[in-house]
Amino acid sequence: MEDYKYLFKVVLIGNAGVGKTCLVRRFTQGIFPPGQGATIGVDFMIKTVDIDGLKIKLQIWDTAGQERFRSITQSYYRSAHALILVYDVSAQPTFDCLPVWLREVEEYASPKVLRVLVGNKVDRDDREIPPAVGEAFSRMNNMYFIETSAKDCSNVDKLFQEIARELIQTMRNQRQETSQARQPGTIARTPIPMTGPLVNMRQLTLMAPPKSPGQNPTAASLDPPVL
Ligand SMILES: Nc1nc2c(ncn2[C@@H]2O[C@H](COP(=O)(O)OP(=O)(O)OP(=O)(O)O)[C@@H](O)[C@H]2O)c(=O)[nH]1
Repeated sequence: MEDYKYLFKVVLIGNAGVGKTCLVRRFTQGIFPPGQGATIGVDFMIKTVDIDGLKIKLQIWDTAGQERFRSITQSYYRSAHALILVYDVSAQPTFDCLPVWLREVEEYASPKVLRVLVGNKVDRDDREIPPAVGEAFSRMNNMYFIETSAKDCSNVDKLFQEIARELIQTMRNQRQETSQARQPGTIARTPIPMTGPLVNMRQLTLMAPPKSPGQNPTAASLDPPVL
């Protein structure tokens, strides 16, 4: 049996053609596939990563961006620990659709899911969405934010590793809360189910995240992407 400490489910969503499949394949297989065809329905890949000596298995679900698959793909939101919402920094319409995607997330995903906004294709020289615009959107919607390129590898490993790191931290916080609730003299609270999504959302910005007392250091450890 494969040895791992945690298994986390990560689901990628976003318009057709923004590069979801390429991000997954870059991360899991280290390639940028030539002539990548559109995803039909849902596909998934697995990669085990080492985070500070812990083996973490990431089950990564790549969903089709095309509207006609929407009812299939929505059914995968519910069990996600993290949702990655991808747009293409060189295609304004993919950014304009983000509110529609977020409404779906509100409707179908757990309110505790870790939500990450990704601006992909930063290698292109015809950018239409400045980093600050993506960042402002993520701030307004309480999401992490990072820019990537599946083509030249920028920030791809970092995206998935930091998601794993954040999910581990949330798992630890959850365990701590549960054990504190069991201490004599404390009021027991209903524990959050271990199988469900686990994360309180925090903000990652392109700039250094604001430091406030008690802020989780793992959130701050996501450095700004190099643009
Ligand atoms: N320049 C550049 N092109 C990219 C990048 N990522 C993906 N592409 C290209 O964008 C196109 C679409 O990529 P996919 O990964 O299939 O997009 P998708 O979001 O999975 O699309 P659907 O499966 O239809 O939802 C392909 O032609 C890729 O080669 C990137 O980082 N940079």
